[in-house]
Amino acid sequence: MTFHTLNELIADGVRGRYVLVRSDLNVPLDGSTVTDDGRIKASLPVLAKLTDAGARVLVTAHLGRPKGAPEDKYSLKPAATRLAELAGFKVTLAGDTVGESAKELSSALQDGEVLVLENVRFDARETSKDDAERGAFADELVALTGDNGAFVDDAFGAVHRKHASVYDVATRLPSYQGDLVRTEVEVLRKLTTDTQRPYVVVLGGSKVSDKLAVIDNLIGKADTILVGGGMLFTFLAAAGHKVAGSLLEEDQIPVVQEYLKRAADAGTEFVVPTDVVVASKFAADAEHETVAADAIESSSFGVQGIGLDIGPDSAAAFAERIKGAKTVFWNGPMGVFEFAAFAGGTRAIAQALTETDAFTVVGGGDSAAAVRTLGFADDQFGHISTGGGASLEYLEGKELPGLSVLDR
Ligand SMILES: Nc1ncnc2c1ncn2[C@@H]1O[C@H](COP(=O)(O)OP(=O)(O)O)[C@@H](O)[C@H]1O
Ligand SMILES: O=C(OP(=O)(O)O)[C@H](O)COP(=O)(O)O
Repeated sequence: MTFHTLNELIADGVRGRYVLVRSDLNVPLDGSTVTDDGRIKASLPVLAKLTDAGARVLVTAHLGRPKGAPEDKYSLKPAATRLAELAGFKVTLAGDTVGESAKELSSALQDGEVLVLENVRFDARETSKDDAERGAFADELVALTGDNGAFVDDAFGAVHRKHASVYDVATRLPSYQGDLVRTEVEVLRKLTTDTQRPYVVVLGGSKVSDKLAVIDNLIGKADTILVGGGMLFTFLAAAGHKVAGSLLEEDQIPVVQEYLKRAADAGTEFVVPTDVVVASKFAADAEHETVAADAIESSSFGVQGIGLDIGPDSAAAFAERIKGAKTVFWNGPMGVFEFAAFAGGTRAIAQALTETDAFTVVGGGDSAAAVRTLGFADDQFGHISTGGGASLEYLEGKELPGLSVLDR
C-alpha cells in the first residue's frame, strides 16, 4: 500500500483550508482528570505541523463507547482541555459534533487554529453497520470543511474500525496518512517481516470479545500466548472451571475450546493462569485473596467473588516466558491495575519486559497508561504503541479499513 503523506498535503498548501484530522484522543480518565496523556501528546505533532502551515483544523475523535447519544461522562472536554494546555496553538471544543455549535465555531475558525468536535460516537451513525447511515454522517462532517477540504487520518488506535470518521470521510475528501499512523505502521511492519523467535504475545484487558477474535489468527504465528486480564475467565470456563462473578463471555466458551485444540497442532502454547486474585467486590478497598485458578468459587467470597488480577505464581510463569523470548507484544493489563491491590500482575509483566533481551512492544491506551502509572519509563520498552486492538489486528495480518481506504 502507498499513501499520500502529510508532507505532501502541506507542500500543496493548506493556509486557509479546512483540514479534518481524525485523532485518537481516547484517554483514560479519573472523573474529569486525564490520567495518561500519551495519546494527546502523540497527536500533537500533526496538529502543530498543520497549524504552523496555516490550516484551519477540525479534529474528530471518540472517547469510550457511548451508546450513540451524548453523555457527559464521555465528553471530550478533559482531553481537549489537556490538548489546549500542551499546544502552542488555539484549541476550542464544540458543544456538538455536526450540529449548530460545530457549524458556528468552524465557520469562525481562523488560520492556525484547532476546533475539536465533540465525541463522534455521540452520533449512532458513526459506528453503524449500514453504509448509507455512516455515509450520511460522513457527509455532515465533510460539509464543515467547505469546498476545498482535506482529510488526515492520524488515529492509529482506531484504524481497525470501519467507522464514519475513520473510513467514510476518506472516500469523500483528498486523504492523507498522518505521521503517527505512518511511524506506528513502520514499527509493526518490521515486527511482522522479521519476527525473531520465540515470539510471545501477552493478552489481557477488558475488551474480551475483541481480543478473543484476534487470537484466531495468532495461533500458528505466535509461539506462546499468555492469557491474563478479563479474558482469562473464559479460558478457565472452557477448561470446565467455575469463575464466580468474574468477567465471562459465556458464548465464547466453545470458541476458546476450539482455539485450545487447534493451538496444540499449530505449535502455539497457551499459558493460562494457575492462580487468581479474587475480590469481594469491584472496588479499590475490596477484601481480596489469592486462590487456585480452578477454585475461584471456593474463595471466602463464594459465588460473589470477582477475579481482578492474575496471582503471583502465574505472574512468575509469565515472566519466565517473557525472559526467554526474542519478540514480545503485550496488549491489555493483567488485572484492574487502577486499584493498587490488583496491579501486581501488570507490574510483574511490565518488569519482565524491561528485563528481557527481546524486542518489546506495549500496545493500547490502557496498557500504555498502566506501565506509566506504575512508574516505568517509555524508553524501557522497544516501542509503546498508541493502538492495542489496531496493533493486534495488524500483527495478525488483517486488512485495516482505516489504512486500506487511504491506499492510493
Ligand atoms: N480481571 C479483570 N476484570 C475486569 N477488568 C479488567 C480485568 N483485568 C483488566 N481489566 C481492565 O482492562 C482495562 C483495559 O482493557 P483494554 O481497553 O482492553 O486495554 P487496552 O486499552 O490496553 O487495549 C483496564 O481498565 C483494566 O482495569
Ligand atoms: O482505545 C482504543 O483501543 P485499544 O483499547 O485497543 O488501545 C482505541 O481508541 C479504539 O477504541 P475502541 O476499541 O472503543 O474502538
